[in-house]
Amino acid sequence: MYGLAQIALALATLLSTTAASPIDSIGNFSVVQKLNTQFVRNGPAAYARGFKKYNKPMPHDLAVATSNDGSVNASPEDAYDSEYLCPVSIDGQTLDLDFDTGSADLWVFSTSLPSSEQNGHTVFNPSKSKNWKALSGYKWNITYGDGSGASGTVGTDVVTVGGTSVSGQAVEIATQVSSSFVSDTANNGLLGLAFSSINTVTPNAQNTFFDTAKSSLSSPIFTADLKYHAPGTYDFGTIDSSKYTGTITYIDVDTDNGFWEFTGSGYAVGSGSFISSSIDAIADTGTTLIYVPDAVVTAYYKQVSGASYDSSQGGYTFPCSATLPNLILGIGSYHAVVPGQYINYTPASGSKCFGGVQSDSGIGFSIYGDVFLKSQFVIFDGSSTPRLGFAAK
Ligand SMILES: Cc1noc(C)c1CN(C)Cc1cc2n(n1)CCN(c1cc(N)ncn1)C2
Repeated sequence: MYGLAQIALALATLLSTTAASPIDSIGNFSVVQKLNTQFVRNGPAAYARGFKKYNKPMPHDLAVATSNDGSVNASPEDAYDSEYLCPVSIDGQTLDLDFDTGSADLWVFSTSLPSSEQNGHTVFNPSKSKNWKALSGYKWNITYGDGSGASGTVGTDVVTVGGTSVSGQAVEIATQVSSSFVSDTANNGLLGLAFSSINTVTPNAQNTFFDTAKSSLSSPIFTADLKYHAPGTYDFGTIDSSKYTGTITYIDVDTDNGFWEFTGSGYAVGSGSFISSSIDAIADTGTTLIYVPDAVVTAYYKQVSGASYDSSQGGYTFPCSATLPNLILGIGSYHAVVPGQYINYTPASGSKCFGGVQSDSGIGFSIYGDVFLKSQFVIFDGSSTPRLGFAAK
């Protein structure tokens, strides 16, 4: 067993024999730093580490720059905002798709369609994709509320939306589409953002793009900032506080039917009194108009001179010269205002125009579609307790 003196002597001997040792006789030492030339400097990442270290929410743009968070433009397909289309890249092939919070299938026009049905469309060619993996025996078949639909086969690939990229995403290849999709040449498919429980792929349902991306996002949310007759955005992973005013009102979502379904608290027309009424509704970016109970529709068009239900048009029309009142829809205690101007959807016949508010009769629930959503900043919160957030803008 060595005594302390022997150890100290041995250490001193060792140290004194090491040429130019940085350790002096009493054990002080200094370390010469060596630059890690392998480290690629990344300012945003360094900046972000400061927020992450102290668990502070980082600025929206920094979050987008340093994570899988993303933002993509949503452009009106026509002069009436019939649908909003967003560029989506599938292994480098970019197609404009309709983002639809009312369905859960990501499907695309493809080279597997009859060539006549491909005319005018941008189609996805899986044989040109190096990351394409076919799912043998998998099929899909979807029918939408307006009777349109499509069907086909399935594979997986790398899918990128703005700055959000995922691998192994189910991409549904159309081998058949209904005529309304063939003629809608700006629309090359849909990207479903409802809950994956209503995905139509058999034998095993597939995840939506959002469900695939969720774990890689700063927060498990996406937002919709659709606009009246102008491009808006969908953001994934962060809430951009520059896109809304005032406070966000959150409301619980019932996911049993696979939709972003909630209970509205009532309505008012123009400067009229607010009528409290529970309205079972879904937030649906894939539906163009607002479909609400007859009581709401009647109350609304009663305030529009010359308005009437026109069976030849299948809905309420009014003189295009009419000044339309705002429609207020209650979300909890928040009164969401839909400007009257948004409710003049499109010319119908002669000098009559077709209303953006119509009856939900026969649907089974109300649909707060694009005419409503474009008046709000909407947060689709996919956390363990899903909820919707609404704010004015
Ligand atoms: C043209 C045109 N412009 O705007 C649209 C829409 C079209 C129709 N277009 C010809 C074809 C078409 C049909 C549908 N879409 N696109 C979108 C998905 N559809 C939904 C989604 C949903 N959540 N709920 C009900 N239907 C039906």
